[in-house]
Amino acid sequence: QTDSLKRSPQDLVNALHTAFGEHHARAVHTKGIFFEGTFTPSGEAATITTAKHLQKEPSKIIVRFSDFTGIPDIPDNAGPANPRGMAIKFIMKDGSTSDIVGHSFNGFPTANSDQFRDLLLSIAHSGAGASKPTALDSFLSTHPLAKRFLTTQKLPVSYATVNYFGVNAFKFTNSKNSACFVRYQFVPEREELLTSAQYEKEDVNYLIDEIQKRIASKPVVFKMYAEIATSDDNINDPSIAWPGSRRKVYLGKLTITKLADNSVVADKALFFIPNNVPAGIEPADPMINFRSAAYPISVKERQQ
Ligand code: HEM
Repeated sequence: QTDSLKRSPQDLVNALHTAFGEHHARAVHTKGIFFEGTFTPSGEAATITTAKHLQKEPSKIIVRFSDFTGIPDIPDNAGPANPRGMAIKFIMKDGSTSDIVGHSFNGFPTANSDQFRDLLLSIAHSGAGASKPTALDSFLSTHPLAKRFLTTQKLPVSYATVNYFGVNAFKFTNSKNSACFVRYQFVPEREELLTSAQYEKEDVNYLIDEIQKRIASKPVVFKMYAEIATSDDNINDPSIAWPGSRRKVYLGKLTITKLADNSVVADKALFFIPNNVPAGIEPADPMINFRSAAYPISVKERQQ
């Protein structure tokens, strides 16, 4: 599938800028806030992977929550601020790291990066004043899953009260050399959502403010699962969610305990790369390596 793709990671970063502006910050999921905590493995992951951070020893974690789009001051209560992002860096005892970059929707708007570029450019050409039907209207009329992505997002009470999904499939291998394909899921203690009317009345920084208050009084906890594919599931197309009935292996618990140093310098330096994984885990969906070539371009730009 990747061989037939025409657009490069640089083309995708450029398309993000065309849609959201160029500002030498993250090209997308620009507005965000990060925290520190601990990941405690459940012990069950050893049945499906040898990945060292998922065995017995706890890891330190850095977790960055964010709003969608590359607009640095997007109101938290704007429609396009969905889905929310959750990026996690596991820092193991030996100093090695592994990253997961997920969001609050079970799926991606498009099957591959070329189509994602088309979507971004159609957004760019459909701003105020564009004549109807806009480029975005036309794109959505031929891409029903992108339409569902843009129109059926959950409106969270808090970054801590919504489910997050890894979306792209990884291959897990255990000590017996037996392999399976998985997608990550992160389940909050309680899902709490707003109605559209409540959402519109929220403050422009309601999520950023709420999560800081919440974590100052008590840790935020998510359970992390691996959703296991069957032979019926498409490993290479992140726009198609796997059926909810798939087996889920409980990998462990994220306990987010305190605000990190969110200085401009620390935010510039912090980044997550989707294919930063230890032995026992490999990228399966080709979008993972594509993303992992695009993210460093944006990281480099924000150092300038
Ligand atoms: C072809 C597909 C994709 C492209 C080209 C792309 C591109 C990017 C780029 C350039 C960044 C900025 C990285 C940085 O500056 O540190 C980014 C960040 C991000 N992306 Fe993607 N992305 C893609 C798919 C996805 C998918 C499938 C998800 C969710 C599962 C996702 C969620 C995020 C999140 C949450 C961030 C913010 C990470 C942070 O907090 O530092 N992206 N993406």
